Amino acid sequence: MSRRTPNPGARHVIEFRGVGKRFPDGTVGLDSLTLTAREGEITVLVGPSGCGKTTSLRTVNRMVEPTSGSVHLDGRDVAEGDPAELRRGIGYVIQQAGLFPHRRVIDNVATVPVLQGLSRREARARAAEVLERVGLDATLAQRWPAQLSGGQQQRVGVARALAGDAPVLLMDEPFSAVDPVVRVELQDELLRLQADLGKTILFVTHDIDEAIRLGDRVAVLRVGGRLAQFAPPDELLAAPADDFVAGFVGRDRGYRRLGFVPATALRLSDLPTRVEGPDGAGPPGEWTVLLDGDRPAAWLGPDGARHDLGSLYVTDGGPDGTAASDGAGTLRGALDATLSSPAGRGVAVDGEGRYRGGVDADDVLALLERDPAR
Ligand SMILES: Nc1ncnc2c1ncn2[C@@H]1O[C@H](COP(=O)(O)OP(=O)(O)OP(=O)(O)O)[C@@H](O)[C@H]1O
Repeated sequence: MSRRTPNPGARHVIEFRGVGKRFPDGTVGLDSLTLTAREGEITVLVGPSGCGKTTSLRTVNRMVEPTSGSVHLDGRDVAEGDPAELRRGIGYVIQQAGLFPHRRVIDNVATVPVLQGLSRREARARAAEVLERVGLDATLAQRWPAQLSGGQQQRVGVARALAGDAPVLLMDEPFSAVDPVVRVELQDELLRLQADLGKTILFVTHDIDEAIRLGDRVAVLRVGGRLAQFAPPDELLAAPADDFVAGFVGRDRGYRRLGFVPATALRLSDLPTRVEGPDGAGPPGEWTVLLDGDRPAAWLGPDGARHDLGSLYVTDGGPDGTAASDGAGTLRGALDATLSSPAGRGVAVDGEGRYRGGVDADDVLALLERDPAR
C-alpha cells in the first residue's frame, strides 16, 4: 500500500491531556489518556471491546464529559463554549450510518449545511456534490435510507459528515456493519477522499487490519481505558510495546509489516510474452504472459493452456497518487505476486495496469534477507 508521507511537523488538532472517565456506577471507561491527532492524518483508536474507544471519541464532541483531564481542539479546551456549536464544526459518522429514517438521502446529507445557515436549496446542491464525491449515484438521492444497501448507507453517512465541510471527522466503527468486500471498498474510498481532502480524522475500530490499513498513527487501548501503544502502523508491527500489543496485532504481523517495506530495490525481470490474438502459434513450451494490448491477460502454460495471472505486483500508486492496491510497491505485494502465480514468477504492472515485467521469488527473498527490521 502506498501511503502518504508522514508530516512530523503537522499541527496537533485534537489533544487528549490525561483524559479520564469514571462513570457514575464506578466503571472506568478511560484512564488518563494522553495522545494527539495531527492535522491531515487519520489517527486510529483500536482495541478489544470495552477498552474505551467510543468513550474517548465522544469526549471530543462532548457527548461524554471527562471526569479528569481535558480535550483540546485547535488548542482550545472543548469544555469551553457551546456543545451544539462544537458539534456543528465536527463531522461524525457512526456504525450503521445512523441516518434519519424519515428523511430522504439528499436531506440527510443536507442536514448540517441547513444548520450552518444555508438555504434548503443551497444545502441540497451541496449535498448532491458530496454524494457524488463519495461515489453514490444521483438517482439514489431521492430514496429513503431503508431503500439502500448497507454499504450505500455507510457512504451516505460519510457524505453527511463531509457536507458540513468540517476539518475534523470522528468516525466510530463506520464500516463494521458491512460485509468484508464492501468494507474494503469503503476503506479504499476513504483513503481516496482523504488524499484529496486532508481532514483530521479520529477513527475507532476493533479491527486491527482496518487500523493498519487506514491509520497514519494507531493507538492501541487495553481494557480499563489505558493506552498500550501509540505509533505508526509499521512500527506497531515491527516493535510491539508489550505482549498485549503483540497478541493484539496478531501472529502474522511479520508478513503484514512487509506491506510497509518499500521494494524500491526490486529488479523486474523479463518474462516471455505473447500478444493475444489469432496468430495460431502453438504451445509456448515455457510459462508465457499473454498480453491484451499492453496489459497482462493470463498466463499461458507450457502446454498452451490459459491460467489465471494470480495477484499482480503493482509497482507504484494509482494515477491520482493514491494507493493503487494493497501492497503496491512493497515487499508484501511482490511476495504475494510470486506466491499466487501458477508460474512461480509474479507479473508486475504499473499503476495503470500496464505490463512492466516479472517478479522472481529469489529477488524478493534476497530483499527480505536485507530487511533491517528482521
Ligand atoms: N454510560 C455508561 N455507564 C457505565 N459504563 C459505561 C457507560 N458507557 C460505557 N461504559 C463502560 O465503559 C467502558 C468503555 O466503553 P466503550 O463503549 O468506550 O468501549 P469500546 O472500546 O468502544 O467498546 P466496543 O468496541 O465494544 O464498542 C466499558 O466497560 C463500558 O461498559
